[in-house]
Amino acid sequence: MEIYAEKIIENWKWLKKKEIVKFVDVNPTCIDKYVDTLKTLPKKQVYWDFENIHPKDDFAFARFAIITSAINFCYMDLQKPEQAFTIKESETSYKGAMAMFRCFFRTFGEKNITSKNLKKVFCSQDATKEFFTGVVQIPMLEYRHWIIQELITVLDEKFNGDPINLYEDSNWDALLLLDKLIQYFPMSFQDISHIYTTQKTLQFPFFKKAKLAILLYQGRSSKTNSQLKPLSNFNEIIAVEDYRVPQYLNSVGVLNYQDDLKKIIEKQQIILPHQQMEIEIRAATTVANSLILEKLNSGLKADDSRYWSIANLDAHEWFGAQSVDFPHHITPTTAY
Ligand SMILES: Nc1nc2c(c(CN[C@H]3C=C[C@H](O)[C@@H]3O)cn2[C@@H]2O[C@H](COP(=O)(O)O)[C@@H](O)[C@H]2O)c(=O)[nH]1
Repeated sequence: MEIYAEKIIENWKWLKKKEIVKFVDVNPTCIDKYVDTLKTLPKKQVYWDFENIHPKDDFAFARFAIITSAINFCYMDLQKPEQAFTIKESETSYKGAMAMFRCFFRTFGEKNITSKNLKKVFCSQDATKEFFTGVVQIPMLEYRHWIIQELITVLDEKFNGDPINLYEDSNWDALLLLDKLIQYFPMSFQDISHIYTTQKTLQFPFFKKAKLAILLYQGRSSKTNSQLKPLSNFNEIIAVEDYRVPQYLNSVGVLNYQDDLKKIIEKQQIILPHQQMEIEIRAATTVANSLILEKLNSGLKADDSRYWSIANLDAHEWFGAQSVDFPHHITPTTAY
C-alpha cells in the first residue's frame, strides 16, 4: 500500500482509539458480505474509450487523463445541488464528469493536449467560461481557470510543455508519478486535510485527483493492443476518495453514517471541506477499500485472474453509485 493511504489508516485507527471519530463507521460484517458478493461478479474493467468523450489514440488519452483530472471536481450547482453541470448537444446530454470530459473532447478531439494548445484555448477567464458552456454553468469556474493556468505554466517550465513527460520522468511508475503530480502541481493536485487534537495533529493526504489520473491511464493501458504500458506499482493504490464511492459504500452498508450526518446529506446541505465530517467520510472510504481489497485478494498474486485491482474495485463502486437513490454529500471543494 502507498504511504499516503497507510498514513490515513494509521490516523483513523488512532482517532478511533481515542473515540474522536464521531460521524462515520466502517462495518466489518457488511464488508464480509460485500466481498462475498464481489467474488461472484465479473471484475469491472473500464478502458475509458467512450465515443465522443475520450480520445481514441492512447497517447492522446494519456495526456488527456492528467489534464482533465486536475479539474475533475464538484459538478453540482451549490445553490441547487440536485442540478449537475450538464451539456446538451442535439440528441445527447452529458452530465457531471462526463460533461467536463465532453468539453475537452469537443474542442481538442484527437489532438494532443499540450501547454501550447491549452494556452490558446484558456487565454482568459471569459475564454474558459466559453470552453465550459453548458445548459447549466460549471461550478467553481474561476478555480478551474487558475488550475489550468498552473498546468500550462508548470508544464512549460518543467516538462517541456507535454504531459507525456510526466509519465516518462516518473519512469512509468505509479508512485513516482503520484509524487510528481503533487510536488509540481500544488493547485491542481494537493489534497491534504488535518484533524487537530490536543495530543497531535493528524494528516489525511488523500490526493484523489492525482490517483484518479493514474487509474484512468491504467484502465486504458489494460485494453488489448493498447499502445500504453501499464504503470509499475499500480497495485499500491487502494482508494480514490470522491463523493460517489462513499455514497455507494454507504448504500451497501459498508459505511454507516451517524444520524446528524445522514440528515445533512439527505437534505443536501453543504458540508464544508476539511470539516471533521468530511474528513471522516473520505478517510472511512480509504479504510473500507483497504479492508475490501485485502479480503478480496487474500492468498492471490497480482497476476491471478481473480485478483481485483483498485481500477476494478473503484469502477464497480463509482459506476454502482449511479443507481443509488440516497444522495451523495455536497462539498464545495477543488479536491474531488
Ligand atoms: N473514484 C472515482 N471518482 C471519479 C471517477 C471519475 C471518472 N469517471 C469518468 C471518467 C470517464 C467517464 O466519462 C466517467 O465520467 C470521476 N470521479 C469523481 O466523481 C465525481 C463526479 O461524479 P458525477 O457527478 O457523477 O459525474 C467527482 O468527484 C469526480 O472527480 C472515477 O472513475 N473514480
